[in-house]
Parts: sequence; structure tokens; C-alpha cells
Amino acid sequence: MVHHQNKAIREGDNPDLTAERVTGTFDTHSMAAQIYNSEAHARRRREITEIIAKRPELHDTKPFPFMTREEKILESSRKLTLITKHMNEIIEPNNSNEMFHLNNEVLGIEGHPMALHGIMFIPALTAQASEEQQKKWLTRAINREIVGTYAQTELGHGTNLQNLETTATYDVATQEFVLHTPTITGLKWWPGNLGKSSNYAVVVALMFIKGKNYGPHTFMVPLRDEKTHQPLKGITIGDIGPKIAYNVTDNGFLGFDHYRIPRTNLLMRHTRVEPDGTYVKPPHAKINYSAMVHVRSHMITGQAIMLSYALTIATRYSSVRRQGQIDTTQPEVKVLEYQTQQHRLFPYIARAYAFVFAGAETVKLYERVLEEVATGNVSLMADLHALTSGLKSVVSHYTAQGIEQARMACGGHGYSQASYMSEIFGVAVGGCTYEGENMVMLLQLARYLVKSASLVKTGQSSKLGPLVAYLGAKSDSTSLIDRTPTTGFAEYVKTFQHIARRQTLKAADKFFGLMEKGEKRPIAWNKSSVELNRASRLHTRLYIVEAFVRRVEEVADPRLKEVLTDLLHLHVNYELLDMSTYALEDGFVSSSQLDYVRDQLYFYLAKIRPNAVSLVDSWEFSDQELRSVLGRRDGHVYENLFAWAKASPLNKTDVLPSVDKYLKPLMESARASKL
Ligand SMILES: CCCCC/C=C\C/C=C\C/C=C\C/C=C\C/C=C/C(=O)SCCNC(=O)CCNC(=O)[C@H](O)C(C)(C)COP(=O)(O)OP(=O)(O)OC[C@H]1O[C@@H](n2cnc3c(N)ncnc32)[C@H](O)[C@@H]1OP(=O)(O)O
Ligand SMILES: Cc1cc2nc3c(=O)[nH]c(=O)nc-3n(C[C@H](O)[C@H](O)[C@H](O)COP(=O)(O)OP(=O)(O)OC[C@H]3O[C@@H](n4cnc5c(N)ncnc54)[C@H](O)[C@@H]3O)c2cc1C
Repeated sequence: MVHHQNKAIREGDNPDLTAERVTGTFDTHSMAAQIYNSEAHARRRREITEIIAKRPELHDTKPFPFMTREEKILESSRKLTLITKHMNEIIEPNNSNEMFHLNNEVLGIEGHPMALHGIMFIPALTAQASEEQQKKWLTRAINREIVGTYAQTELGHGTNLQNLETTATYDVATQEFVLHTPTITGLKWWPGNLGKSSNYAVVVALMFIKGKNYGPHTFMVPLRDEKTHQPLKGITIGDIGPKIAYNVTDNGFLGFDHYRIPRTNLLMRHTRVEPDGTYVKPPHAKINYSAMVHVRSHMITGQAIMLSYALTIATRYSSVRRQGQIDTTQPEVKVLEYQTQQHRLFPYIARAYAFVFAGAETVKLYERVLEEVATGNVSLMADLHALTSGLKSVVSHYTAQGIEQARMACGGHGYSQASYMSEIFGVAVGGCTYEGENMVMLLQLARYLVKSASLVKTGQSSKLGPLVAYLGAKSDSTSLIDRTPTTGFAEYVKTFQHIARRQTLKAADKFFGLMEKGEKRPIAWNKSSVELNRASRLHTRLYIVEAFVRRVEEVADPRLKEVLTDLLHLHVNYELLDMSTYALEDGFVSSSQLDYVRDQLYFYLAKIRPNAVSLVDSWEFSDQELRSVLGRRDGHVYENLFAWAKASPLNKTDVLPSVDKYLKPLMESARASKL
């Protein structure tokens, strides 16, 4: 038995796909350890996949696209119950990374009845509930004695939290908060699993004490009877209906009619209200936004995974799909041979790697900030907020674009739900909206950048934090890309720094200039906001490049280092071309330098070509996790597409009731009228 570098090779696979794997120059298990940030976790992922493969009760009973929403929810609940019961036989207790993988394999990406329970409800209680409150609720939540969600967004307001309409008015006499929804637009709207599954929620409401509005605060609120699951008196609750995707999650609505909860249901780790109504303010005004920051920090990796699902499907399929010739004397080629196909897919493969490396750094910073905040040190909260706001927006935007490119790269079959592309796109693109609409979050980062620009302009660059220190540096007069002997990636990084710095300072100048001309601050802000968001994007893309460079520098295995270096070359050249307007407009990069960048791009497309399949295989998605006929590991696409079509519910009978009822009579009457 030959041992190949690519560990996905099996006998009996489509030979076209095997041929791709044989050309791989690096060990895919070792690359998985880079992607999943540790050899141990990558190994555990494989072990978990194997355990699941041997347990048919954890497999889908039929393809998701053939199920109704109700069937999917039932099926998902069945599997959720099983994995909850048998969790300790499959994953290490309380290992959230393993849990994430188990969920993706068994439950899939369309959500499940406890999605928000793990992603936001438990994190909100962990970060915001006092020790005493945690004893009361957190243990029950972890044991799944209760199921919760995070209810913040309303029908009328999602972005502007200060204008939420749900109120929590403190009644000193009874020591209770009275939750109330005064209008239709004040109904909570969107919270995942609120509609039908949760019996508790962390609810965000404007807190009023003795007539004073203290702004948004978080409350632990029982919604349904723990025994009957019936809504409690004073609660109006239900599902908001089908969405673009993610339909196994019952996003819901919620209204309160003068609904009373004890004072002690205000989450009081950082904020307190004494029995007499005295308010004790938190060490940082936005400390109770932590559940959002938790998801924003983790969703970078989540988005990278969804982008990689689509790229795995498209790259494997492009290796078995033959269409047309390049040399007309030769047989039809794999569509992956076309430079246009490579240009469509490979830069996104590089982006997916870049995103997962940036995501790992973000989670590390998040965990550090979480620990520090627990001890009262809030000094890094603003940096983390700025970083995650930018990354969340940039990564989800390019992820959606990349998935759509991958879908189109699969031609007509990409449009079939057999590819699973539409669901992957629908789920991923939700990330552009949830946890803060992308434009809004870019503007949050812009506030941080403008403050930093102001330090530069006032000669206080030494006060800049590490993430923005480059703003205080001076650029060379022009980029030295292609002008110096090999300088690694340093020249590219300097060029991206120049572009981000120039745009940030320019946008800040515009904003400050408008104010100097007499515009009020918010008007000046609005009139500068497109330019400010451009700065936020460029700053974030610089961060992503730097995270990629940092990772490649750390890699010791020479084979991995070589292919990751190739990917990084592709990434920096592609990114620079993509933002070339900024580079050209002040002459920092010349058009002849861009020709060099273009040549480099084409060179690295060709260099990566033999490793393309191995690069996507390295994510080690099982067929169960991918749920795509086109993306099958074995490459046997056509026979399985035919089997899939035959299994379509419409093919259960040869003649549909609709034909009997309508089409047959229509044709019969048409024939009769001709007689
Ligand atoms: C392996 C582990 C697996 C874990 C799995 C985890 C994730 C998996 C991946 C994917 C997730 C999958 C599924 C989840 C699906 C859906 C869940 C969705 C949930 C939701 O959408 S919940 C609702 C989210 N809503 C929002 O995000 C609303 C957006 N709006 C806001 O955040 C705020 O309104 C605002 C825009 C930030 C403004 O805040 P506001 O208080 O009104 O503003 P100002 O008073 O003007 O203050 C601005 C001021 O405050 C600073 N600030 C704001 N936020 C923070 C913060 N969080 N930390 C620190 N500082 C903050 C800001 O910087 C400004 O400071 P200035 O100094 O400039 O004044
Ligand atoms: C799949 C999904 C799951 C969700 N899950 C949850 C959940 O579990 N819990 C929960 O509470 N919520 C949830 N949400 C709600 C989500 O967080 C909000 O929809 C999101 O924060 C955007 O708010 P919005 O809908 O009010 O958009 P809006 O703010 O109305 O945005 C509309 C447009 O206005 C622009 N805009 C708004 N304000 C500004 C501004 N200040 N400056 C410039 N432009 C602006 C936006 O950029 C956008 O183009 C979910 C949403 C989705 C799609």
C-alpha cells in the first residue's frame, strides 16, 4: 500500500480525483493541524467523525432538501437528544471546539433547537450573571434542564440599541421589574430558537428606575412553563416564519404585557440595582454587550469553514467535471484546468486560510479579554470591539462572495440543491446581518480609527495601540514591490499599510474638515461615512494579511511552509490587484508594478494547481458534514446525482395528483374542443 501525502485517497474513488490527490506535495493531516490550530484538535475531529460514521442513528434519515421545515426540526430534535445523551461517549466534556464539530457533523449548518443556547445564552450568563445567579441558572443551562436564547432585536430596531422599545421598569414596592412591549415595533423579533424551543431568554430591555432611563440592560426571563412548555401569562411568543436559509432554527417574536420578574433577574455581575432602586454602574458602559462580542469573535472561524465547504465542493467537482478542450487535439479537460476557473476558486482558497488564521488570533484575544474583564480590567475591550467589528464584516462579506463564485464554478449542478450550495450561501450570508449589520460594524471600527488618526495628527503616535501603530509610521515615497531583490512579504505588508494609512488619514481629514467648516459632528460623520468604511475595510484586510504572514512564519514543516507560502503569495497579489485603485491614485504603486503583481498572480495560480484538491481536503470535512452530492470525497458525482434525483419526493409516483386534478382535465378539454 502506497502512503500518500493526501490522506483522503481511497481505493475505488473517481480516478480523476485520485490523480489530483496524488500530486499533493504535503501531508493533509499536518495541514489540518494548522487549520484547526492544533494537532490534537485536528486528530480529535477525525476521531469524532469516525465515531459518528459508525452510528447510523446519528445520520440524516434523508437529504435535507427533501424535508419540510417541520420534518427538519423533528429530525434535528431527534439527533440533538441523542447527542446530548451520548455526548460524553463522543466528545470531551465541556470542549466547545469538539461540540462545534459534533454539531456540524450530526445536526448540520441549518441550525437546531438549541443553537442559541450554546452560542449566546450560556455565554451571556457566564459573562454577565453574578456567582449567585450562575449557581441558580448556569448549571441548569449547561445540564440542559432549561433551554435559552438571547432576545435583543425588535421588529423596529436591531442596530440602534438605545432606541429599543421593550422596557423593564423597576417597582420598588414589590422589588420587581415590569417588562412591557408598548407597541408592535417593540416586539422582540429574530432571536434564534425563541419561537418554539426556548423556555428562558436573556432579554435586553431599556431599564427605567424612578423615571430615569438607564439604557439597555440584560435580564434573565422565564418564557414558558417548565413542565408544559406553554407560554407564561403575559407573554406572546411564536415563530417568525421561513427565511432564506437556517430554517431549522425557530427565530421568534416575543411580546410582554406588564410581565413581572424579580429584581434579582437583572444580570448583576457588573451592574446592580439595590432593593431601594439605587443603581450601581458597571466598570465599562458596554460590558453587557459581551454575548455579541463572543459570537463576533467566533464567527470569523465559522465563516471560514462555510467558505471552505463551498470551495471543497467546487474544487473537487472541478476535478471530475470535464467540459471542452484547451488543446483541440486532446480529450476534454477537467474544468479546473481553465485559468478562469482557477482564478475563480484559488484566491478564495487563500482567503479561507487567511480567515481561519485571523479567526484563531481573534479567539485568543477574546479569551484574554474575557479573563481580564472577569477581574475588572476592561482596558482591551475597545480594541477587541474594533477588531471583531471589522473582521466580522469583511470576512462575512468575502465569504458570501466566495461561496457564490464557488456555486457558479459548478455550472448548472451548482444551482441544484444536491450541491447544497444555496443552503451554505444562505446560512453564511446571514452573518453579514446578524451580530451587527456589516456597514454599522465597519462604522464602529471607523470610530476607533478616527481616534487613532487624531492621535497621529496631534503628534501622539506613541500612544497608538499595537493594532494601529502603523498609522503613525511614515511611508516610503513609492512601493518597492518588484524594485528590490526578494524581500519576502515585507514590501507587500508595507504597501497595504500605506494604503490603509492613507485612506484612514484622508477619511479622518474629511470628517474633521467638515466639522471645521461648521458641520455638527453626526452630520460630518454621515457625510464621511463611505470613506470611513473604506478605511475600516482596508485596515481589516491589512490585519488579515498580517495574521497570514505571522502564521506562515511560525510553520516549521518545510512542505507545509512551501504551500502556505504559495497561498500567501497568491493572497497578497490578489488583494493588491483588488485594491489597486487605492495604490495607483497617489502613485505609490505604478502600473508597471501592477503588471508584475498580475504576472505573480498567474504564476501562483499555476503553482497551486497540483495542490488545489489537497488544500481543500485538508479541511477534512466528511461527506456527512458537507451534505453535497457534488462535493463527495470519492468524486462519484454523476451516478449519485441520478440517485438523488430519483429519491426526490416528486418521483414517488409517476403521475402526480396535480396532473390528475388539473393538467389531465385541461388537456382532455383541449382535445375535446378540437373534435
Ligand atoms: C468553538 C466554539 C464555538 C462557539 C460558536 C460561536 C460562534 C459560531 C459561529 C457562528 C454563529 C452561528 C450562529 C449564530 C446566528 C445568529 C445569532 C445572532 C444573534 C444576534 O444577532 S444578537 C443581536 C446582535 N445585535 C447587534 O449586534 C446590534 C448591533 N448594534 C450594536 O452593537 C450597538 O448598538 C452599537 C452599534 C455598537 C452602538 O452601541 P450603542 O450603545 O448604541 O452606541 P453608543 O452609545 O454610540 O456607543 C458607542 C461606543 O461604545 C463602544 N462600544 C460599542 N460596543 C462595544 C463593545 N462591545 N465593547 C466595547 N466598546 C463598545 C464603541 O466603540 C463606541 O465607543 P466610543 O469610544 O467611540 O464612543
Ligand atoms: C439569521 C439571523 C439571526 C439572528 N439572530 C438573532 C438573535 O438570536 N437575537 C437577536 O436579538 N437578534 C438576532 N438577529 C437580528 C440581527 O442582529 C439584526 O437583524 C441586525 O443586528 C441588524 O439590525 P436591523 O435588522 O435592525 O437592521 P437595520 O439597522 O434596520 O439595517 C437596515 C439598513 O440600515 C443601515 N443602517 C442602520 N443603522 C445605521 C447607521 N447608524 N449608520 C449607517 N447605516 C445604518 C444598515 O447598514 C442597513 O443597510 C438575527 C438576524 C438574522 C438575519
